[in-house]
Amino acid sequence: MAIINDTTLRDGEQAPYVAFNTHEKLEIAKLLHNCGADELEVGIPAMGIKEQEDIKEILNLELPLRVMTWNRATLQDLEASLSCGVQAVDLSVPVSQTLIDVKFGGDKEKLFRNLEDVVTTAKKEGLFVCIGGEDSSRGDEEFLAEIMNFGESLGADRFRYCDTVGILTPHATYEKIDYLAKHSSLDIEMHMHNDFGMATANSVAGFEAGAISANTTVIGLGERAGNASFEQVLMSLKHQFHEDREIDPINLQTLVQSVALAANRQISHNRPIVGRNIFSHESGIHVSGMIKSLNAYEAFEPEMVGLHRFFPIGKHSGSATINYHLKAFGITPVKAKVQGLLPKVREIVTQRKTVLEPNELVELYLCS
Ligand SMILES: CC(=O)SCCNC(=O)CCNC(=O)[C@H](O)C(C)(C)COP(=O)(O)OP(=O)(O)OC[C@H]1O[C@@H](n2cnc3c(N)ncnc32)[C@H](O)[C@@H]1OP(=O)(O)O
Ligand SMILES: O=C(O)CCC(=O)C(=O)O
Repeated sequence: MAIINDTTLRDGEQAPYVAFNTHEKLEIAKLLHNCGADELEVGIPAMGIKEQEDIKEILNLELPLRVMTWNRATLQDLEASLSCGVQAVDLSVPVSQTLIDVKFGGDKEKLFRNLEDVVTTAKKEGLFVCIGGEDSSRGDEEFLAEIMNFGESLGADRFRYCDTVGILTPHATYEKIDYLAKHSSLDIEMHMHNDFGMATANSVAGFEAGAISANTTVIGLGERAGNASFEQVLMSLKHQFHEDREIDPINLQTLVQSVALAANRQISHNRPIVGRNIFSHESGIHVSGMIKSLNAYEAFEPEMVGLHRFFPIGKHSGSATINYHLKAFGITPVKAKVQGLLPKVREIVTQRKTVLEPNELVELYLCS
């Protein structure tokens, strides 16, 4: 089974204009556990006392999963994490020339020295260590493999491959992860950003190429356009990779709504997995098919994610939709009358830009 390491409480909260309070963080952590997250990245202890107190409260929940903190690869940041009592850390280093220049004045040796110091210390403390390869996708693969092998020799447990500025395509992701998986035996975690809308697809491509884990955030919250979405990766693992995962639809809806509320974000109606209209079939041909077989135009059932199916009466409806709604009112539709109704429905809906309610349809039918 792949590992979902959810970072809603770290990278998710880094989304612009988002700030969670302690109560919200605790609720989100519990709901993520209920919804099947395997690991949680819950914050950045270097941010100070309040962040550290929140992390301790999350640890006090004693959720049966790995709780991790994010750190720059410095002893100071690691010290802050140790003071929280976490058992797992992500220790981040810039790995592209661009960010090595920005952060270390171009000094690659500093990267190796920092890693040696922090990984060795963290392992002495008995921690699970993930090396965060910031900006991996703009880094050179041979250099990345060298860092991974160096990290592994120090006892690191995982390497986080970061598409920090979200530039990869799924095919490029596959090729890069495939290369690294063949040149290092360190486990790989995907950390994909959504600047071109490919974060989830790239995470999935990473799994296909041999990554064992992916960072996610609920509703794809995160820096700029966000991260791979928790609910999309979760459903992909269950339905596309056929993993044996229990998904509780009520908890999933509660999680998504809670994060949206805490982040002050709207969930778009067509958002994959959780958008309220993703099971609303308006096109006549689709409804005609759905009435014959519920498999016709759905990838999975709405109940699996706590949503409902609708056949709205709109501009693209056909007679199957009209018949469906009239029958629900006990009316036996007359074919010619229904055909005559369709242009009227289109005209009304186009003019007022709202679909017809079933009772409005009945009234129109009876008056026609
Ligand atoms: C790609 C990512 O998402 S990385 C995670 C980014 N997340 C955040 O920044 C959110 C939380 N951040 C914060 O609260 C603050 O930035 C803090 C507490 C971490 C640091 O605050 P400050 O000490 O005031 O530093 P400031 O934010 O201005 O700059 C960051 C410093 O860290 C350095 N740095 C950045 N990454 C690394 C790294 N991986 N290893 C070592 N140093 C690093 C920068 O070069 C800069 O150093 P400088 O001050 O010598 O120029
Ligand atoms: O280095 C890491 O662990 C993750 C950093 C990050 O959030 C990113 O590169 O987008």
